[in-house]
Amino acid sequence: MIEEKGILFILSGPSGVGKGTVRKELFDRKTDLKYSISMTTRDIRPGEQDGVDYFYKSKEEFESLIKQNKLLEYAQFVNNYYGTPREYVEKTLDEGYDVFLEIEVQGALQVKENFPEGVFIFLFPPSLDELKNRIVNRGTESEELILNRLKEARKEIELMDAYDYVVVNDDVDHAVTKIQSIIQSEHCKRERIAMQYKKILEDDIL
Ligand SMILES: Nc1nc2c(ncn2[C@@H]2O[C@H](COP(=O)(O)OP(=O)(O)O)[C@@H](O)[C@H]2O)c(=O)[nH]1
Ligand SMILES: Nc1ncnc2c1ncn2[C@@H]1O[C@H](COP(=O)(O)OP(=O)(O)O)[C@@H](O)[C@H]1O
Repeated sequence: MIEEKGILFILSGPSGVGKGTVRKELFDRKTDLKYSISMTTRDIRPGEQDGVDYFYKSKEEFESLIKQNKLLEYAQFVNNYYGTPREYVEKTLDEGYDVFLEIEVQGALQVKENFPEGVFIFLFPPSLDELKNRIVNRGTESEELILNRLKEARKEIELMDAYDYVVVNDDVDHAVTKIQSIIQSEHCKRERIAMQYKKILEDDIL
């Protein structure tokens, strides 16, 4: 029998491009995907819940998780750690569910080293000007940080070749629909592999 493992999907892209917004809309639509809740050392924001938005950890707790190799990947972002719990991802994939990560670019590249078979989706801004507008309008960053983010974004965009798909986030609905199509098409690819395997078995019997 062919092993029915789930597929790991990774949504990444520069800060402010809309990863969080697109991910929320994707999960608001009906989906069988399992979202991997990240660990972070950043402060909890009003309206957020521990174990729903993130698992909130102290710096010491997070560093201990790193030492124990409990994270599939981690990165420092604006003076805080963010990381993906290894056990949840591996267990959920083994149970046959698809797992969805929404993480920044450095982390995505680490996942690629461990899970080259993952499906890597790069969320792309309609333009750098629009990226700047989104970061400014979000209102969470100072002028200096915004400039840093934009410099980072240029570097991150150069890493786009490591990804399987690019989705332009011009409109949230369109972007989410494209991501749903990617998910479907990856399942069709897998279906083909399963069929080929079955055919080989039949040939053997004959
Ligand atoms: N590497 C990595 N990045 C993460 C993880 N979880 C969230 N992020 C990214 O961390 C960045 C900051 O997230 P957050 O503090 O929620 O702020 P916001 O998304 O910018 O409002 C975003 O780019 C997230 O995609 C994770 O587990 N690993
Ligand atoms: N397609 C879009 N069109 C216009 N604004 C968007 C779109 N997607 C996201 N935004 C806005 O851009 C800002 C950054 O989005 P966010 O999801 O926080 O980005 P990220 O998680 O990539 O840092 C937010 O204010 C969000 O409402």
